[in-house]
Amino acid sequence: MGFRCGIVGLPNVGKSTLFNALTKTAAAAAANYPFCTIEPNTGDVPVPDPRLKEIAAIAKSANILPTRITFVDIAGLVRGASKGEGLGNQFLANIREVDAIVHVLRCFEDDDITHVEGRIDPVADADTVETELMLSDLESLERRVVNTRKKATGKDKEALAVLPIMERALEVLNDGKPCRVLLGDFDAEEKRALRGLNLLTSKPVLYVCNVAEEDAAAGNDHSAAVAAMAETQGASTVIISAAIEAEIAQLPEAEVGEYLEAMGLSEPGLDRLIRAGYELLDLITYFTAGPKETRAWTINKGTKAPQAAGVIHTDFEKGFIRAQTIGFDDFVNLGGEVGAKDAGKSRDEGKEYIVADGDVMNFKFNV
Ligand SMILES: Nc1ncnc2c1ncn2[C@@H]1O[C@H](COP(=O)(O)OP(=O)(O)OP(=O)(O)O)[C@@H](O)[C@H]1O
Ligand SMILES: [Mg+2]
Repeated sequence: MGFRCGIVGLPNVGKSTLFNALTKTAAAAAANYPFCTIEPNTGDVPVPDPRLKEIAAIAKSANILPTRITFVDIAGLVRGASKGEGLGNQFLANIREVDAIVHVLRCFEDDDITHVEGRIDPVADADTVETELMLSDLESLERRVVNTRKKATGKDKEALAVLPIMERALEVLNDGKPCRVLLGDFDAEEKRALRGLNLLTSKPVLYVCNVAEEDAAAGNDHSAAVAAMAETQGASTVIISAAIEAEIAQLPEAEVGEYLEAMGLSEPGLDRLIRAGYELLDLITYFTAGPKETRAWTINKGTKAPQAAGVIHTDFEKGFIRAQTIGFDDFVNLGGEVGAKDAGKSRDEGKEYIVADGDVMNFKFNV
């Protein structure tokens, strides 16, 4: 499967710089000219999770394996993209293929770096990009709804089910709003139907304020304006300096701590970004732990034990019997599996158990 965050934004705002730092490769060319990126670049990024070390120390594991999410570096989007301007439609198609959007906004002043609109105004930039996504959704929906209405008149079951969702989405878009505003009102079934329409503006979004090095710790007026805008949408914001992250990516591990301290940072901005992306995708982590390895596994929130086991191996799901489960805090506070068992904190969970974030699990199955 794989969970994918697409890095989106206007040209030359720092998307590839950020992506390169994320993947610690120079594979995606970062350069000071618009449209430097044409093909989307994809990178699997380990999700930093301090709990792994704690569990591994107790379980005396030889190895630690973090879970991963995928970031996709998408080319810059400009005004008119929905009408094929710039490298328009191709990029919209790339965005269609991701599960969530990381929207990078230029919040740094630098006369040497070209801004396609010739001024620094991240809130207006966000609006430019969002407008193109809304126009693209509107166009695609208006095209599809004609057929769906026809089918619904003919009492086609599928069409009857999806038509009200389409009409609501059209209403919202015509009102100048992204489809994600509907998610708050929709029940699980309706949300699934909306996702099924694969619209660009129904994908969850996270704003990244790319600030100058000196603003990385506290942000600036631009990032404050973005945060205020994001709040009205119920979206989160991460303040990051892609320039700093690019430098950290080049440093030997031993020097990172000192560099961060000099910059007034307690951890790399990327770690915050990756975690925020993980949350945006509505993902949680469970762990397996043994002498060989402590490993993190990714599941969607609400996943039941057999399906969670299926992430490790399909046999685990098919032959699922039960899951010996210890909460993370119990595992750590009681000194691991044996201590947790003695304290009665090791639970035998069955097929209906909904896995909680941080569960340390041991699946019993037969094949
Ligand atoms: N926080 C920052 N401070 C100063 N310069 C930055 C910062 N972030 C990025 N830059 C510079 O901005 C320029 C554009 O960066 P980058 O190539 O990553 O943009 P992009 O969004 O990927 O552009 P495109 O859409 O054209 O692919 C580069 O010269 C990069 O070094
Ligand atoms: Mg780029």
